[in-house]
Amino acid sequence: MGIRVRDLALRFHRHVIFENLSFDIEPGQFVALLGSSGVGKSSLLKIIAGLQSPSAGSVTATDGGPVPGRIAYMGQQDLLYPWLTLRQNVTLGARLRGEKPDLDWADHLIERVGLTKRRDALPMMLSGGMRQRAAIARTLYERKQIVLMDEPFSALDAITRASVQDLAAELLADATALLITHDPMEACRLGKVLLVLSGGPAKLDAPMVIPGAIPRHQDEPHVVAAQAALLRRFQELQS
Ligand SMILES: Nc1ncnc2c1ncn2[C@@H]1O[C@H](COP(=O)(O)OP(=O)(O)OP(=O)(O)O)[C@@H](O)[C@H]1O
Repeated sequence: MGIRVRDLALRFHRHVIFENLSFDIEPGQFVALLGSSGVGKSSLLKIIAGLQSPSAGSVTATDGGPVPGRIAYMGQQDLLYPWLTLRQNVTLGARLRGEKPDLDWADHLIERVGLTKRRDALPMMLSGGMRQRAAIARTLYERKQIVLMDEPFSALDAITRASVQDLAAELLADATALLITHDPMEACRLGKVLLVLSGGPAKLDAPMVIPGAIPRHQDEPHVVAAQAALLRRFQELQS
């Protein structure tokens, strides 16, 4: 199941963040969304998630169904419940739905994000990067067809970041994923398609398609070339 965005607009009084924004995300595609701070990326993601209303336009699934309810969303704030342990936070969705949590799956994910020793810790006992990894595990726990993530790896050190990126690429291989990032390398390692949002009102560049299976190695020629193209584009936008 993919996502179809049509003629989306977001305005705050006379401040137009974007308008006439239309694009498709194909089923099973991993898309990275980039753009300068304040351009409207998080707002766009929240609108797609159904957490914010657009001023105009529509978001539908390519199978004609609604998007909300079929997505996992990870915002910039980890939103871990302070009174629940890490493991209880990872399985929160199941608890909220009144289902029995799949503890084997939760423990597997907690192990893959390197937090087994912290499984029973409360969020206040975790570092910022650990909390972010817990939020990633909670997002992946859901096994949804559409996954929306807003800078999910921003608080991680380089080595942890690469390993959690690989985990996300592996577990989201069949999902439709939209990931906001400020990191060109991350976008080029994970994105099948890169979307750059720029300007005010913001517009999308023509999508940049990167060949090759993900996660790509940072030394792959496609990655190096795409990263250079992105940096050139960002320099253009600054000048
Ligand atoms: N409730 C609001 N009222 C007025 N303006 C708002 C409101 N919410 C967001 N904005 C404005 O909308 C614009 C887009 O914000 P958004 O958070 O989507 O940007 P972003 O590209 O995700 O930024 P960043 O990369 O820094 O997270 C910003 O200029 C912001 O000030």
